[in-house]
Amino acid sequence: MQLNKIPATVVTGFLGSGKTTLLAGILRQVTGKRIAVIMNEFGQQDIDSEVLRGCALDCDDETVSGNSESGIYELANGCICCTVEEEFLPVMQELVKRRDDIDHILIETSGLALPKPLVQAFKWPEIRRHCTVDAIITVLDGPAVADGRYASDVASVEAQRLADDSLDHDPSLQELLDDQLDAADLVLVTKNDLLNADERRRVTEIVNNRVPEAVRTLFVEKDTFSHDPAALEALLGIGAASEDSIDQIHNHHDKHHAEGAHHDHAHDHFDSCVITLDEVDGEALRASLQSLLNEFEIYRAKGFAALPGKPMRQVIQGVGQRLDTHFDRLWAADETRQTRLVVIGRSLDPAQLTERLRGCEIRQVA
Ligand SMILES: Nc1nc2c(ncn2[C@@H]2O[C@H](COP(=O)(O)OP(=O)(O)OP(=O)(O)O)[C@@H](O)[C@H]2O)c(=O)[nH]1
Repeated sequence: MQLNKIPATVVTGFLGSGKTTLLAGILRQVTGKRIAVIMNEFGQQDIDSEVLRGCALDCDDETVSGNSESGIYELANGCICCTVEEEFLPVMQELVKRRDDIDHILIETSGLALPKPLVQAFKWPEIRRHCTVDAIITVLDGPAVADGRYASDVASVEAQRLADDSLDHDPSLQELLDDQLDAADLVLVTKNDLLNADERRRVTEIVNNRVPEAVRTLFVEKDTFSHDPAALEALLGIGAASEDSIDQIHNHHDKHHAEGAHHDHAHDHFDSCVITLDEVDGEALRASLQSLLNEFEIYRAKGFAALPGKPMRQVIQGVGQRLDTHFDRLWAADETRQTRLVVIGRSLDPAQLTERLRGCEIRQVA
């Protein structure tokens, strides 16, 4: 740990891998630390920070430190790696000013962000003087990796292209995974509860092929850290000073630039849309969403549903073809009871998706 510098933990990982769940777990479990949280989403709506705010209400008052009511700063205007100067820097300047009130900074990047440009910002003198990157934690969705959804177990994309021209997964996703893993000081494989021993072995092999031996890999699930406070303490005290070594990481994105190729990174190939509906029939919404997840190239669907007669808000979480729902909090008296979903994927037609989901709305009888 670098004395007198505020440690910042950067949490990166693909869409739906479990970054917000990890942050929520940390905020719930940590005691005696005042934490400022910076969140960045790819979609135009801050679903994650709203989910986290629900959790922050449960946290010790002293844990989440910020100027906003909840202490959570949102960077919503695009992927953090492309808006470092306009979005990230001003928030960091504010946090530096408030440094006497902050013990740790947690940063969740969007699922499509490259961590490198963000970590490089910690080399700028005004940030470097007061903050250091404690660690880059790369979160991997265990079942998705075991399924080979983003990458196979061949280490290099090039070797794989030679071996198999008929890739059934997308090379830009594999490059994103490589770039997020290349930067990792620690790899957390999430959703361990959904993995069997064979799948765990497969994921270990894939990760070991990509990260140096010094980088530890831990398999975790939602409540791992609540059973193990020492592990949580260790998670926030890695002391890697990642900004010192980040320039040495040469990722796919840099390579394409060096080759002079006009190559944008993964988020340029993704669409996101927001769908707003009235109150909906919960079962109908679930069935319609599930069929959309099966039919379209949707990587992520998330948001909130308003169900008639239910005083609580329902959280909708779709990752790949998996759909989960739960109720998180009461609708506030001054809040419009509305259903709001963000969908992220490729070649999406928002009008078509909205039309399909409109059928789930409960028509108000005048
Ligand atoms: N079964 C299981 N589900 C998990 C676990 N961790 C996360 N999830 C679920 O995975 C879904 C996505 O989790 P999030 O934490 O929102 O993922 P994220 O990486 O923040 O997602 P984006 O910010 O949209 O990229 C949610 O439904 C979580 O409840 C886990 O350990 N086990």
